[in-house]
Amino acid sequence: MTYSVKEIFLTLQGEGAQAGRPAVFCRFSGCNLWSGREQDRGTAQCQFCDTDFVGTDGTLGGKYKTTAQLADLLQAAWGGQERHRFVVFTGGEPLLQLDEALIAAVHERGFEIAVETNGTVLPPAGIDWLCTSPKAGTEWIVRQGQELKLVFPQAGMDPAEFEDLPFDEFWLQPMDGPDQAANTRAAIAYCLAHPRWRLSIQTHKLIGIR
Ligand SMILES: C[S@@+](CC[C@H](N)C(=O)[O-])C[C@H]1O[C@@H](n2cnc3c(N)ncnc32)[C@H](O)[C@@H]1O
Ligand SMILES: Nc1nc2[nH]cc(C(=O)O)c2c(=O)[nH]1
Ligand code: SF4
Ligand SMILES: [Mg+2]
Repeated sequence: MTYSVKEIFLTLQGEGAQAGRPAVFCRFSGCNLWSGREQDRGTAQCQFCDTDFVGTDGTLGGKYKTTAQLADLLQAAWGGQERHRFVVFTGGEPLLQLDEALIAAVHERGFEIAVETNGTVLPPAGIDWLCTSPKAGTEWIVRQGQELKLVFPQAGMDPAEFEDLPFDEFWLQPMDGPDQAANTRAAIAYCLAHPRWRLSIQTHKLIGIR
C-alpha cells in the first residue's frame, strides 16, 4: 500500500484529553467529506474544516511505498527519546489509509498511537487512543472509543445524542471560523449546564505552534 502524506511534524497535541502532550503528527492527504478545494466547501458534507490536507507538499510529505519507510520517518521526526513516544494520525481522514501493517510497524518502534477521525470509516485493530469527531448529517459509525470530540455548535447536532455512548471522555470544541468567539461562549455555557462535557480549546492556535 502506498501512503499519501501531506506532512509530518513534531509538536504538542493541541486539543482534547491529550492536550499538551508531545506528539509526532502524521497528516494523511485526502478526506471523504470534502475535496479540500475552497470552491467545493459550500457543497461538502463537512464545511468548517480548518486544515489543508490536499497533496503531499508539506514538511516531510510524500508518497511512501512501504510501511517501514513511513514508520522510520515518524521515528526520525520524534528524535532520540526512547520513552513516551506518541504519534497522532490525522488528516484529512486518516482511516482511509491507516492499516494494521502501519500500526504494527509504529508499535514496533515503541509508539503509542492516537487517531483523529470523522467516524465514518471503521478503524483497524490496535489503535491506542481513538478520538472521533462526528459531523452533522454524515453516517457516523465509530460509536465507541476513548474520546468523543464534538465541534460545537453544528446545526442539527445536539450533544445530548452522544453522551450515553461508550466513550471515556466527552469534549466540546468551539468551531473556529468567523464566529469563533461566540462559539466559544456557547460551548462554555453548554459545559456549565451539562457537566458531562469538557471544553477543548485548540491550544496550538493560541500559542502559535503547528
Ligand atoms: C482536521 S480534522 C482531521 C481528522 C478527521 N478528518 C476529523 O474530522 O476528525 C482534526 C480535528 O479538527 C477538528 N476541526 C476541524 N475543523 C475545525 C474547526 N473549524 N474548528 C474546530 N475544530 C475543527 C475536527 O473535528 C477534528 O476533531
Ligand atoms: N498541535 C496540533 N494539535 C492538533 N490536534 C489535532 C490536530 C489536527 O489537525 O488533527 C492538530 C494540529 O494540527 N496541531
Ligand atoms: S472530516 Fe475532518 S479533515 Fe475532513 S473536511 Fe471535515 S474536519 Fe476536515
Ligand atoms: Mg488541526
